[in-house]
Amino acid sequence: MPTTGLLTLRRLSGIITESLDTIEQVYTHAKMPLPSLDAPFDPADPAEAVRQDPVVMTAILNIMAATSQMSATLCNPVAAVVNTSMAFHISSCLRAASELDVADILREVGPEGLHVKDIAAPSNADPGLLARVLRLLATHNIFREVTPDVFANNRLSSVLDSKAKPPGVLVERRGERLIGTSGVAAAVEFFSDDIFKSSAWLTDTLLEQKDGVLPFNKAFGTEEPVFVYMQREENTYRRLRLGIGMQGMSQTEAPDVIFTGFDWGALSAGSTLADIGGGHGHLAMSIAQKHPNLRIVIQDFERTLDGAKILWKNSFPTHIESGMVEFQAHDFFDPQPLKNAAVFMLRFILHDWSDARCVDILQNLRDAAQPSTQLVIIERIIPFATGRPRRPPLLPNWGVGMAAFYLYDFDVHTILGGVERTLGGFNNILRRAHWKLDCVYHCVGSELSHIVGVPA
Ligand SMILES: C[S@@+](CC[C@H](N)C(=O)[O-])C[C@H]1O[C@@H](n2cnc3c(N)ncnc32)[C@H](O)[C@@H]1O
Repeated sequence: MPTTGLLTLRRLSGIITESLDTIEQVYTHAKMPLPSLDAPFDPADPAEAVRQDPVVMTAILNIMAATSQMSATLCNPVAAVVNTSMAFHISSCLRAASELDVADILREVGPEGLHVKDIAAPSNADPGLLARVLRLLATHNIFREVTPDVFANNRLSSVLDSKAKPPGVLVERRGERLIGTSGVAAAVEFFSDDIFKSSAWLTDTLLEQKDGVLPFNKAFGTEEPVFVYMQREENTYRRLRLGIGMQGMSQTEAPDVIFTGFDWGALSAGSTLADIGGGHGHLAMSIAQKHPNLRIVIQDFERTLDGAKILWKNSFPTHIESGMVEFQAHDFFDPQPLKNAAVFMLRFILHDWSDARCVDILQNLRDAAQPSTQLVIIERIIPFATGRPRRPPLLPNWGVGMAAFYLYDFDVHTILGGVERTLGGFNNILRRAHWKLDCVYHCVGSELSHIVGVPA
């Protein structure tokens, strides 16, 4: 007679087998092989699109949740918790590998790999230490140690490859190394540098609460809010990295996911889409490339807009030449100057701020809105970790399968005092700023939802 613990493990094992069967059926039907962990990731490979099939995505979530629950049940609990307390070394090593451009260097050599002495040479890094960095990462399936001290890219490590410039250029002109890249390395370096350093102070600020003092302020020895600090001349590289990193975060999702929610095509020709706190305006650019008759206004701080101008000049110059995009320096806590917007779009803005500050932002937009203006908020809607599991005995929120929701919650807390919200949380701030929640699109293939508001 199996014990309850074993019964649970058997049920988890059943979920894994059933989910694998589902994945196999979908790939077989599509006549595509499942991409290998040993080969570099190629977003253009049609087999990658199969992973976006909702049936496959659910099966993957089931497997991620079930395998981590199995490990947690079976492993030495003391070792598991102690190891987790050292997980920050993975972030440190990831940043080191990214900043030393290891994935770019390994691109050319293919599956044979390269000895760590040659990987370390362009940056003059200590090969012995770099081997230990890469070995820790390889142990977590990022890079592959082919033979002792010889490393190759694999599916996970290859996403750090800028694919933009040869490695020599990356080392010699560090200030420019992220320009023109997919932004994934920029995102990884922002998280494992700015956010990681801030996060180390979480407990200190919990134990000794002071108004306006966030983990970020302790870590960087400044009283300024992060976005003010980022505008300083000496923080040009950090600011550029954040802007490019925001673009990189889009790579965690299917390329066309922005078109699976709000219907941008329903806006009439010549309508103005205002990207509020738009950063480099990469998302507005994707929308305008598909709907070039839309007029785009990107609002952000002047210095952040410098990065936007580089991106648009390089990637979509015709919209600049035709005067269909405007880069407007504007602080969203000031009255909104744009009175004719069809849409105010806010992506990754409200989660940066407290409820009171969000109400100020939304009220400024409401004061400038026409009766027909729509508000499109693009963010994660955070699920509670309780409730009835969709697949018992899995955790109700799919555990590690949904980890990003709870990780980003701490990103925004540690540097900004922000918070990821439930749908009720969004409804509350909208109501207080005299907007009415009109509808919500949960985009297929995306963790982000489009929350649409109209003037109340
Ligand atoms: C998390 S980023 C999101 C950028 C962009 N919406 C995206 O999704 O990639 C937040 C943006 O808000 C901008 N921002 C912060 N405070 C602002 C303010 N008071 N007025 C205008 N923009 C601001 C930052 O410069 C940054 O570009």
